[in-house]
Amino acid sequence: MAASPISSESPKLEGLQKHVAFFDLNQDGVIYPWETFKGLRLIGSGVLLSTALSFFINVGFSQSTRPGKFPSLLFPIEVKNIKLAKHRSDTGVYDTEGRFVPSKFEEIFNKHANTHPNALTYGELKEMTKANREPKDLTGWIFSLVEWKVLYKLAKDKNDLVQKETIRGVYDGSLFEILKNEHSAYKKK
Ligand code: HEM
Ligand SMILES: [Ca+2]
Repeated sequence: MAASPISSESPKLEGLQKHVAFFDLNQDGVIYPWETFKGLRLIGSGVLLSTALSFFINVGFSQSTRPGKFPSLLFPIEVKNIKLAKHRSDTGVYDTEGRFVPSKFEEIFNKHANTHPNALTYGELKEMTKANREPKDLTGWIFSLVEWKVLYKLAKDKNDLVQKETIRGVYDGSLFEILKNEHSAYKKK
């Protein structure tokens, strides 16, 4: 039987692997910077932001996902090892094994959704990243800030809120398929 392809729908993938599977465009288990770039373009990110992010993500995460391997200037990210790219100053919704932790997900809204119970405003998102900031962790905090700011830019609703269901879709990877479909429908108009 042929090996089953890696995709965000595969039940065998843990949460964080599902988060990144969308960007492995040819589904060979490795994400190169040009795949990150193309994936970002597909979900509606502009050329400049996609260029900056693909550099930032692949340079930042490549080596930690390739333990024991010689660094590669092609900056590949290995999907199966993505949990090793976890940084500090995050929400803790992915545990150290990259699994989704429902109670931590709920905690985001219990602690920070002060204006709407099921959504976050820009100010609340910023406040959350500040609250999650750990001492002496500039790098992790910057990664978190960028993750949440980009999410806001690409996925806020018409009232400038990031809905709880949108955030759930970040963690299980389904948001990227939705954004891709929305973006291709928008382009056809
Ligand atoms: C538009 C695209 C993307 C957005 C909006 C995004 C956003 C996010 C958000 C909001 C989190 C949760 C952070 C937290 O729980 O505090 C996250 C986690 C993460 N993302 Fe992304 N992401 C994107 C693409 C990618 C790509 C392409 C990769 C790598 C190939 C990646 C790797 C990670 C990793 C490793 C984490 C875990 C961080 C941790 O828990 O320490 N993301 N991302
Ligand atoms: Ca690939």
